[in-house]
Amino acid sequence: MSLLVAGNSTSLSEEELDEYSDGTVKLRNSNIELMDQDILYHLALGSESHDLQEMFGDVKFACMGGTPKRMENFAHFIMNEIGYKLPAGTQLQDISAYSYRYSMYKVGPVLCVSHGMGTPSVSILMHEMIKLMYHAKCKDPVFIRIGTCGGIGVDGGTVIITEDALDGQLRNSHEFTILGETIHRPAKLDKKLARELKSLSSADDPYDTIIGKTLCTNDFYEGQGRLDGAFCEFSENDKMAYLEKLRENGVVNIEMESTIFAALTHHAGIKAAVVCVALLNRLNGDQVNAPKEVMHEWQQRPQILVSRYIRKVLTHNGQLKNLFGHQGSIKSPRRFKLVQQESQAHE
Ligand SMILES: O=P(O)(O)O[C@@H]1C[C@H](O)[C@@H](CO)O1
Ligand SMILES: O=c1cc[nH]c(=O)[nH]1
Repeated sequence: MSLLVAGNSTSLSEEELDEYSDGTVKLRNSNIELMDQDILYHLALGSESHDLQEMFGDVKFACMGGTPKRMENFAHFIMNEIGYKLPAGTQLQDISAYSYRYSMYKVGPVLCVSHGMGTPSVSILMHEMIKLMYHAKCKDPVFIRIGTCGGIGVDGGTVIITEDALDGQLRNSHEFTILGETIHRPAKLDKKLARELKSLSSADDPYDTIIGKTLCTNDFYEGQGRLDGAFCEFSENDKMAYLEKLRENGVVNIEMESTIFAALTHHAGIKAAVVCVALLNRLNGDQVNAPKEVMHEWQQRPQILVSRYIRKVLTHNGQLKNLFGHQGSIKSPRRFKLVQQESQAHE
């Protein structure tokens, strides 16, 4: 359930809990209701120009990841996984194409959206995605980031589910500067959802899926202790000591979006998870140098896990059958490859 109220109040009375128990996303910003229209500029959508409830009211899962291509691939993959059929003669369209910022694909109850790199890009998207959920009156939407990362002591190809998102100073919060003031919001993800995702990994998967802490940085190079940026004013020993310190604190991966993603979803009362694949083990180096095809296959791994979760929820709700007329079948990673090839052949 989403526990959100207009204005700034954070604690809910019994009556408010009843009032808000319908699962729809409420905004903590009373200004929005007073506006004639709300333009979701970076999504190329608006509350007056589009019937957002009609277009998005059935959304249950908003899956986000860095690149437009990854999210387009995921849209094709999940379409097959849930047996969703597009109307005859139609194909998936990038709903936000004319924003020239983010890409968005809708496959029944699943939205697949690119978020770009780093906090500012994700922050803008999250504001507009949360408002989209509100305008569309979506019930209990779940947000999942499907990303890539650097591993700490784990092999490339390992799938990592974030337990806690930590900032550069190992705080489980995200720092905002608002009107010149610094505030922190807890970077909390849904622990139950993380465990559920972990339970959907299979002993037959030819790779490990683990849960651990994720460090979120504002930079890929110096910010992640790399020696190979345009600048580097620390030694290899300093770098290794830092990575070891991270490891001692339970950090298993480093990426650039988890704290803002966790902080804004938590502030909005939206259940969220972060699932990334490691592209390298940072204890062994800095360069991302795995072959392209290998990295392509690795990036499918978080998508496979998330698709198992989506299928499980839809099956549990009886929605796979009701929405799409048949149950579909659980596909293996091999099948995923074929689906990807089919979708690429259509590009
Ligand atoms: O979702 P992606 O793969 O974009 O996440 C990580 C963090 C940065 O955005 C980017 C750096 O290569 O990859
Ligand atoms: O090392 C890495 C790899 C992917 N993404 C990151 O942020 N860091």
